[in-house]
Amino acid sequence: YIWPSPMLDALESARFNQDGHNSDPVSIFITPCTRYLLDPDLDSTTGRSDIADWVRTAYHDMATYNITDGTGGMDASIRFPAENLRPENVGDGFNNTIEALGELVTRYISMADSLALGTIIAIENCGGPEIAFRGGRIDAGGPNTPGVPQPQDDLDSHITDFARQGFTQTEMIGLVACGHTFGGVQQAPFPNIVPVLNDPNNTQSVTHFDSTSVNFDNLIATEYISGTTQNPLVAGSNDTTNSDKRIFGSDGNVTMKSFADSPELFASTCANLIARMLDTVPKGVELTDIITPLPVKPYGVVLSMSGDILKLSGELWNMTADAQRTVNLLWDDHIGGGGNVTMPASGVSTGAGGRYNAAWYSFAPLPVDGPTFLSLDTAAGITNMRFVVDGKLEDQGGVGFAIQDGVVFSETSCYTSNLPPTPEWRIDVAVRNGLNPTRVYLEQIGVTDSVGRVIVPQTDIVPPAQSVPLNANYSLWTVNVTGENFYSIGFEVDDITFSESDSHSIFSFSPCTT
Ligand code: HEM
Repeated sequence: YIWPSPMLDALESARFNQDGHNSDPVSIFITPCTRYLLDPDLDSTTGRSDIADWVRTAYHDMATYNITDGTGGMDASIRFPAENLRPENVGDGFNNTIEALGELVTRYISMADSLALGTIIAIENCGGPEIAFRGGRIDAGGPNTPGVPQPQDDLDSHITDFARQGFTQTEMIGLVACGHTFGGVQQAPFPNIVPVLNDPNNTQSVTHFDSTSVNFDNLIATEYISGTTQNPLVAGSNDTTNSDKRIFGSDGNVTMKSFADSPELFASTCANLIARMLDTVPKGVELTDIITPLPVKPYGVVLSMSGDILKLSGELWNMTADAQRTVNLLWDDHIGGGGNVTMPASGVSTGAGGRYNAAWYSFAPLPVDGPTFLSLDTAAGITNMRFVVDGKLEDQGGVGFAIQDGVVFSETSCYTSNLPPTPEWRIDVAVRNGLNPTRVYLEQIGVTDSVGRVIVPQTDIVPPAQSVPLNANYSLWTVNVTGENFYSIGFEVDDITFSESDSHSIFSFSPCTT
């Protein structure tokens, strides 16, 4: 895609920028892979793990899918108590997952996309293959029809359930084996399947599916084929709940034998099946193309007006394992000129279990060296950016990285009262003379609807009756607000809408003097 695209930018960052500089807020929950949200120890002694909860949650969210009428699928309907309190969804892993992966949710990333990302991150970071990720899932407005298979169901009903979800019998064997390479069966919700263990290193008495419950590997298959498996859904004392045994053996062990013989085949089969599981969405939902990283990408670009100066800050992500590159930012302005600065290195990050590395460069000197922004002349402004990385021009095939300086936050914004809970404050917006935006408005950040979906309520900023000059090139539009909310500035010009990446709250404002 051509930058900027706020949604693809956000999905791409969450997907490829997991550890290190500017990293996503959730990989901490699975680093190391033994980690469990509710256990203060890094290496959990509960027998539980977040990675197992996340993968199981995605399957249970998807498992309501009905290929005939296109209902159900990955839409985060599992978050509704009416769905996750059903017998087919016994256990607290779903709520744990929603709590942890909810941290990724923004106006651009739905809970359902976050559940998909969580599954991918868990598998990729804990020994599994790279998995194709598409975004664009839409969160359901209510619970779906029941549809998750249970251990006491017979083989025919499992085959029928997976067919309804869009998977053949062979694919069912694969998908169950891929899921059950992580985690196990807990005693509390399944007292008839597994015993109390009295093990200080497994305080929740989880009998694991294979001997490496936080590693993605084919031991689920090798231990099954060699007859040494402790999998409680294979070797359980009550054959009625030995669903893995019935499923794995349903083709005469052909599929499980092939997985036991080849870790590579197991990994590549799982990469395909898990991607398909995650891409099973309700009819009408259109997913994006597979998200791949741009070689270079601006990040956190912010423009603001400070008196007669237009401040520009931001960073560049450069996909490389070499953090020692020479990187320059070149820009074009409104008056046929531009500028060129050398960008200081600002950090490194990795994603997808170390498969993708990035070095970061700042638009401006780092805090220790001076200001964190570039000062631009307001008449010249900025229209477009290009980058030169070790002598190679990066300009998206000639179009450059377009940037909008038409409507920007003004640092004259201030408060008249900071008394909670209803402080009164004023947001000042600088509008470039001659731009003539159709609309300028506030977008309230951090708001959800009655069923937890992110919404962005807008408040129009009324154009001033008479132009109020802020400086030689910008005029002031102002709006009074009350309360402790966060707002971004949005605007429309020539039917195109823009939203700034920054947001503002009274907490960073000074008292008004005018
Ligand atoms: C017939 C199909 C299936 C049955 C009957 C089944 C049954 C179970 C049961 C009873 C548990 C124990 C849950 C707990 O104690 O919290 C479990 C755990 C798990 N299942 Fe399945 N499962 C099936 C398919 C799948 C699939 C297709 C996946 C994913 C691709 C999956 C992923 C998991 C994971 C990761 C766990 C471990 C959870 C943890 O340790 O917290 N399962 N499954």
